[in-house]
Amino acid sequence: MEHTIYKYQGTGNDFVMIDNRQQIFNKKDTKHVAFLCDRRFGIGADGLILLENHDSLDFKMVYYNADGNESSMCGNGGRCLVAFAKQLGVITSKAVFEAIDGLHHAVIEDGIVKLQMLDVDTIEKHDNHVFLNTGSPHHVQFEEEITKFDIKTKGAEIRYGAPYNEAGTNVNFVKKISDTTFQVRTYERGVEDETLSCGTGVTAVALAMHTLGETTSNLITLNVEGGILQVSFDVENNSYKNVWLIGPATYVFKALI
Ligand SMILES: N[C@@H](CCC[C@H](N)C(=O)O)C(=O)O
Repeated sequence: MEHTIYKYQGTGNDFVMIDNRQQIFNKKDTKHVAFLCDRRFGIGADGLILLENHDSLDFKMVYYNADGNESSMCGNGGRCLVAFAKQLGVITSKAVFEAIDGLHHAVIEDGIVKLQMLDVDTIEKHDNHVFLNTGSPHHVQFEEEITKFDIKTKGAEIRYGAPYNEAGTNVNFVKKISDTTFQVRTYERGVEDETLSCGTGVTAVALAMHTLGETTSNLITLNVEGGILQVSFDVENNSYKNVWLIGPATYVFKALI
């Protein structure tokens, strides 16, 4: 069956978007999702997102990784979906929607989408890394030589290694630039490669850096390969609340496939 697909990107994390309010998309066809995301045989994307109706909220988000499997929360995808909902006329400037990790509030203004992320109250500090869940699981570790580091090889070793094993994790390598700015490169589970940006990843990095005392600011700038994102948050009783991921979400093209 033919679909109208829309392509969006958020700091280079790119997505195929489909308006599935009429339930036209076969959600069980993993191979078709992987084909649409394939950069040589399909459209090419880090993930595919369905916009669906919701009984009481503005819409529902269903997210698949490029490997075709439905996965946990995608922060950049959520921001792009808000821009897509605006393009479809589903929302104007504010949204409340449901994703796999719960309810999200969002605001869109001049192409910048602010997306409220999950509250985080558990952050594991290990000898050489931090692990936390910001809607998706994230391993965070420092890497001074971040520019020439082999993210794909080193990221895959951590993603498939103990304690994560097959279920895996996303892996973020971080370099401190200043008290409020960090450079991040991310290996993404389900893409099984480096992506140019990861929204739940930079959120994890911002909270990890604050927890480790690398910053005292509650507004962090994250330089990623595809641009710049910001994360703001409040800290209450060792818990991170009112966490917002902020950055551009851009329409690329529309096609019939
Ligand atoms: N690109 C995403 C993260 C998507 C989910 C991830 N690949 C996983 O399966 O855990 C983001 O922007 O957060």
